[in-house]
Amino acid sequence: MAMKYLDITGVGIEFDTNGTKFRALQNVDLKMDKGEFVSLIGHSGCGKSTVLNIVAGLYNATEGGVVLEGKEVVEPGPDRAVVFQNHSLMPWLTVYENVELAVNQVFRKTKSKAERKEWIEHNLKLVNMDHALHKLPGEISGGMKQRVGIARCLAMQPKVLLMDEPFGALDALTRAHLQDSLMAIQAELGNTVIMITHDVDEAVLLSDRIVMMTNGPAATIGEILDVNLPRPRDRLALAEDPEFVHLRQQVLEFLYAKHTNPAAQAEEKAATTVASDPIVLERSTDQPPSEAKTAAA
Ligand SMILES: Nc1ncnc2c1ncn2[C@@H]1O[C@H](COP(=O)(O)OP(=O)(O)OP(=O)(O)O)[C@@H](O)[C@H]1O
Repeated sequence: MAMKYLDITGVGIEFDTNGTKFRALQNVDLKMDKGEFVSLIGHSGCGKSTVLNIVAGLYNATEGGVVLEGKEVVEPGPDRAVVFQNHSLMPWLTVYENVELAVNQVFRKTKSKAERKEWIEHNLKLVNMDHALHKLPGEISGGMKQRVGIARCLAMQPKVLLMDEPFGALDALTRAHLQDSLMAIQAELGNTVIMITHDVDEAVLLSDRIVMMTNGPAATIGEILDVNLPRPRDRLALAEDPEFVHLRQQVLEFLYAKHTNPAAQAEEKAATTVASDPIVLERSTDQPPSEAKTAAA
């Protein structure tokens, strides 16, 4: 079978924490084309960041592996840039210098100083931050910092842009602006993107495919939803588009009917256990559990 641009095959990972083994992922298979935008969605703790970290080369899979454009991923590299939820800019460097740091890392040998300057300014313009080149991160808003973080990653011209809840910490309006910017940038540059999100509307709006993960342990891909909505996409028009509404409904159904939130389930179970299990309630501190059970019976 021909290899795809990004090929994640049979990936599993087992963590060893102080001698206790924990299987986080099992049999994760995902093949992506160049220029595709894929979202990963699933309940908290299912393993989305772990998948991203494996593609980034920060974690090594226990089984299976990742191949990017024919080359196996074994360590982090500039061909895979990560945008985190919290921008992670260097606070003592200006907006310009933060992007410069990444650009120098990748292009010091191939671009002249003047070309690098032009490239840094071009990428900051893409995210509408060219008006604040000489500001420090402490002097700009959260949304602006996130824009600079995205510019920094775009400026590295990575083969794959990995985004871990990039807009999760932002207010709804700023998030909407940044989603629109990201769609425009992706239309222009054709980036290949994997984005983690907890936001169902965001997943449908931005993605070509939505990868829905089952709950852990041993989490895997439960279903993959194709999003064939024509581009460019307009959030206002889509809000009432029957196809958009249908896709949204399918994701919600996966998350809340087929694979209920494990934390909510545990809470529910604890509540029912307390209410219906007099053994626990009636157990006295000087009786071992088995005797308490007999007494209660
Ligand atoms: N380095 C690690 N060592 C041990 N366990 C880990 C490690 N990284 C992740 N895990 C465990 O693997 C599981 C998946 O974690 P992960 O952070 O990938 O989930 P997630 O879906 O990204 O969660 P969230 O949506 O809350 O960010 C969790 O049970 C987590 O505790």
